[in-house]
Amino acid sequence: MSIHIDALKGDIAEAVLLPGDPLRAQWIATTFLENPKLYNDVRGMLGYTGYYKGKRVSVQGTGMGVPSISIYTNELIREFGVKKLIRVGSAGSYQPYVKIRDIILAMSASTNSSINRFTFESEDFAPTADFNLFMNAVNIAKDKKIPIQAGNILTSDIFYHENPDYYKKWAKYGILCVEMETAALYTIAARYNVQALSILTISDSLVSKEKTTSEERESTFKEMIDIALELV
Ligand SMILES: O=P(O)(O)O[C@H]1O[C@H](CO)[C@@H](O)[C@H]1O
Ligand SMILES: O=c1cc[nH]c(=O)[nH]1
Repeated sequence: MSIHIDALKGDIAEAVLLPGDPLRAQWIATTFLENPKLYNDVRGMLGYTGYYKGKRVSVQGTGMGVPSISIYTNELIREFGVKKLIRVGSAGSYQPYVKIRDIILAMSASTNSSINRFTFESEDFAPTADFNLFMNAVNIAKDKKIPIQAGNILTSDIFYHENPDYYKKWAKYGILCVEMETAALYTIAARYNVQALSILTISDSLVSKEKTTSEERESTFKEMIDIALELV
């Protein structure tokens, strides 16, 4: 057991899907996994282990933001031996050609979070997806005929920015979308030499101001989860 995960060593699979929302973890486990077993409900941050096509897989809610996902990924890797971490999250579009419901593979994550400034002082670390996970995800999406886009994203510490044009400086440099965890996930995975990839579904657009309904989110999340589970 670790501070935030009330499980025994062995309760958690080597591959873990990581949604921000713990109820999405419950939905994934009960909808897609065979024989799902709840292993954690500390702070309501639900974690389940079950089977997908005969392979053991876990799904753990991470909460929102860099500090929260950093706690769960540190504990999953260091205390439970997790080797493959696949975030399945929502994101806001920064580009006119990135539409709501689109699926994005985050090749890298720029950030306005200061986490890496503490570690690297005034130097910059580039948080990057695992190449093999990334390539496998591209091929799985192709086989399933699920359209994807891939590129650099922004991991932001701020959801409600005071300046509505804040996104434009990032958009100018090709950033596809914004979410709140991937830079930390990729950095921690690099530190412990394990694999990580973020797969994101666009839930709203900072450009067009459109938003998905919760029903639409569920149906498009299904495609993202299909890709993530095949990666296991
Ligand atoms: O849908 P999830 O995985 O929570 O991801 C996105 O949604 C939350 C903000 O609403 C942040 O956690 C952001 O990264
Ligand atoms: O962090 C996020 C997630 C979804 N949509 C946003 O605008 N921001």
